[in-house]
Amino acid sequence: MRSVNVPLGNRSYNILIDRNLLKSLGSECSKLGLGQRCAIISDSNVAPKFAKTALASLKKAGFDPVLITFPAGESSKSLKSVQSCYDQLAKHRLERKSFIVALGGGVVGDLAGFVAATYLRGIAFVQVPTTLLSQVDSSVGGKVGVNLKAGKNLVGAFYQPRLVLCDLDTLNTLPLREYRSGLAEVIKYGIIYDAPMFADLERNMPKLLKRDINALASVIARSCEIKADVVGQDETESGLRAILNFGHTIGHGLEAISGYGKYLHGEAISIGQVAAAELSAQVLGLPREDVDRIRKLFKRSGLPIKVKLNAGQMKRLFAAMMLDKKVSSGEIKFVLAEKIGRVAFGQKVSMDLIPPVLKTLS
Ligand SMILES: NC(=O)c1ccc[n+]([C@@H]2O[C@H](COP(=O)([O-])OP(=O)(O)OC[C@H]3O[C@@H](n4cnc5c(N)ncnc54)[C@H](O)[C@@H]3O)[C@@H](O)[C@H]2O)c1
Ligand SMILES: O=C(O)C(=O)C[C@@H](O)[C@H](O)[C@H](O)COP(=O)(O)O
Ligand SMILES: [Zn+2]
Repeated sequence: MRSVNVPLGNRSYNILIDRNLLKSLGSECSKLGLGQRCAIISDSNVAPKFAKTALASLKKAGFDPVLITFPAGESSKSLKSVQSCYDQLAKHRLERKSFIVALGGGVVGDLAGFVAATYLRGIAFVQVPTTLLSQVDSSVGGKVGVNLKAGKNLVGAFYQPRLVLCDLDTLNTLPLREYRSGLAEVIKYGIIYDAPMFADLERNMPKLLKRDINALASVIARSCEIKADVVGQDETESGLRAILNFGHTIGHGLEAISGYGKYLHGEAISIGQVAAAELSAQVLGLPREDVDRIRKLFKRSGLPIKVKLNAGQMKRLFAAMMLDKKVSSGEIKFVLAEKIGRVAFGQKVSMDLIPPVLKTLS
């Protein structure tokens, strides 16, 4: 078993990474000093696959779990779903010492985490991520929340889980498109923090695409180490944490203007990161060779790197980008790369540069 600690003083927690871990959910939760009553929050794809094992494990360890599900998909990451979860938690009489288990991908984790952060003014929660994206990124670091029509993640909180349990075996049933989506966040870590990791990904992409278990375990652990290191230094994004947002200003904008239906998160930020790389070349002199390596790695992962927007869509994209949380005094602050492995945050960029940059992706 691999274990990564997220260092946040008395709110520190571990990320456990191994095969066949779901069976240990109950025994791991027993170590946390939580109440007996708990709710698994999951979605309509994940619950039929994994809820039975999770419920049995919790019961065996003496917990009293109930299961709450909602329809799978990004459109469920909404205030409407939050309300429905609150109603069901009240119906099942969860108490202050009760806890929530988020069983699923990033949509489940972000939504269930927000519900945990706010129900009874906050009850404990445990993340059990079942997608690659959620194992390498969304289950770690405590950003929880939901979307508004106007923009991604506009309502939320910073609220840390008590434990993250990544069962590698759950990834076996993940559809290929979803798996690739997770690779976009993995590649991000190489670009923002770890040039040798980026080079390893270039070498090992064929193995990763075959879901080779050793390659996967290493990549998940390294991604979690990087995220834990960044979050440990800047939990609430007063500065450094913004680097985790590389490629997200344009990526989130694309998700919002397409009504959260066209692109998966990883697909949108694949395009966003290629655009950010092109922008970095112009603003920070990111070497052309690095831009090309970035483009090529996303492409080899099977992720989209092209986008074509008409004038109306470009206008809507700009409006969505202005709702980015990195906007300050009406100006978007970008995360840009100086070279692979090193980025700078808080970069002012003239909006005039965006349409020509997106043109290079058409
Ligand atoms: N909080 C954060 O720090 C953070 C970081 C990155 C992304 N996010 C958010 O995460 C969300 C994307 O997460 P995601 O990519 O996990 O999407 P998701 O939760 O929608 O899961 C993807 C799809 O796979 C299904 N699924 C999940 N696990 C499965 C499994 N093991 N087998 C078969 N099917 C399975 C789901 O039902 C869903 O249909 C976005 O909303 C994004 O904004 C949050
Ligand atoms: O954890 C972070 O910080 C991130 O930015 C991780 C991102 O991959 C993730 O998509 C996050 O949800 C974006 O947050 P937001 O603050 O830009 O909404
Ligand atoms: Zn992301």
